[in-house]
Amino acid sequence: MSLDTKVKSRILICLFDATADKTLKKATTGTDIRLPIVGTKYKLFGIKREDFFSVAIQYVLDNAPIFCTWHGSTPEIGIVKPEYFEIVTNNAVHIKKGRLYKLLLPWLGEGLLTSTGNKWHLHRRLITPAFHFKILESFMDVFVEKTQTLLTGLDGMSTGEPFNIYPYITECALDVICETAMGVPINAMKNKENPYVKSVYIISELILGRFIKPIPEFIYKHTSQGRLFQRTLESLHQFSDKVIAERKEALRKSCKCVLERKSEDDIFGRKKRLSFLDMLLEASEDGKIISDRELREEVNTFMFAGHDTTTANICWNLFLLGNYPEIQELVFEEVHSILNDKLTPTSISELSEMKYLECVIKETLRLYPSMPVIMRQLEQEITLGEYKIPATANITLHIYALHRSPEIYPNPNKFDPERFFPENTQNRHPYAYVPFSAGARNCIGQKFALYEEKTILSSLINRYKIVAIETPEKIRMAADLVLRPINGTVLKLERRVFGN
Ligand code: HEM
Repeated sequence: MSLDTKVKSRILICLFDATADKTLKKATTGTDIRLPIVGTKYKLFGIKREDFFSVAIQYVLDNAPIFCTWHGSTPEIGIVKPEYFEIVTNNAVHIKKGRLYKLLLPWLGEGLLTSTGNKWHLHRRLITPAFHFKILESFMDVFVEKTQTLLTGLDGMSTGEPFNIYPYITECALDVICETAMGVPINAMKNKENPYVKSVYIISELILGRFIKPIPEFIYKHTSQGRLFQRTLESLHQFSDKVIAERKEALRKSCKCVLERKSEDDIFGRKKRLSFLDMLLEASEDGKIISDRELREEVNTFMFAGHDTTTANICWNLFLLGNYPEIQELVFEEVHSILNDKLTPTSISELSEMKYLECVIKETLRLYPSMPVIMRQLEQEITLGEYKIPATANITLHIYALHRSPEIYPNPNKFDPERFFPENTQNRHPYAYVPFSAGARNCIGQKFALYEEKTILSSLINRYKIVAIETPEKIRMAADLVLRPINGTVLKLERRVFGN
């Protein structure tokens, strides 16, 4: 049978036709029975939260590289193969996000992460310059200042006793993103009771709760959780609206200052650094191009996409380095030779010299990608291998499982930063490593994340010896909004003897 005939015979266009449906299931998921309303998702019912990720990932690995599950009557095609990732992500048509993102809509609205079509195209074009190298360079002093505050807090914990570092890194990442995205210092590290920070925690936790236990909206809004969600949402929106109004006013005044030939260095009472919001305000042309509501959506999107992902990755790095002391020593030697007796790096050129640390970060993102799964809603029929996938399907891109494919990464569970030495990456498929996704909808903040993470990690390694308590074999993970360790990142820190 020619491939073409095979494609036609397994035609997934007819997914709603019972015969073709059976063919698909046989070909892809064996004997899963599909029930009305729940589809095949009943297989996940009753699994405890702490076991959910490992059960789901085993299912994905067993059925790779392509399989079909059903969310109600909607087919969800799971893929775990670089060639399939390329077909889906390297296609300007398939930019619409899948069903998973719906729960984020009340908070993020149609910001860059969740929007589609013309709106996404316009906003991506307007926001891209805000991630220019020069702008990121101007954020370096924020990264350094927040890292120094973090170290001050951690010095008190470097007693050799185990503690969970996750909340410390979360607060630091929140401080970084608030100041760079909104231009507002919220001092999460110093003021643990900050209402905005608390609201971000609460809303993330509530959204997560709904990911795990889907409750229809008309019921949820009458529950105590639903009411808390609504109150928290209002307070987050009020905060963002207030910041936007204040920055607008400041921008208006600063224009006057420039007209009056006051120093540009003094804009907003500090050095020339502009936040993402300031840049968007300039691009918005007084609401003609971007409305206030859209500004809020983008600010909230940065807050969400820019702190949880980096926190998780920094903590996974610390966890792995704490498990592999010889790799940690190599990082320390590199960092120490670049910084000499300095506490933290202070320039992007120093960060760029940290080549081995970069391989460590990349390998950590391979093993523990902050977003282990992403989803697209197809806009047109596509062909993946021998299957035709109908335009009605959702595609689930299993980044975590892809990164652990033994045929791409021999001994895939081993932490080995050398996999990312230039000579070892040459023959790898370009879509075999996609922690930031790929194609037009890749992560706009990836360079920002790398600079922030290198600043924080190099400073921590420079100051402390890290010992992890849990091991990669035993650690339990949850793919909440991001992939995180269920019991936090429990470490021991010992101050290094030299300098500082
Ligand atoms: C280690 C850190 C990070 C990781 C692993 C990561 C990963 C990703 C991934 C996988 C996507 C694609 C999502 C999808 O297709 O549904 C994405 C999109 C996005 N990320 Fe990141 N991200 C990180 C840090 C950041 C930071 C620091 C920011 C902002 C400062 C950011 C802002 C965004 C935005 C706005 C999008 C949507 C882009 C678009 O659709 O045009 N991310 N990120």
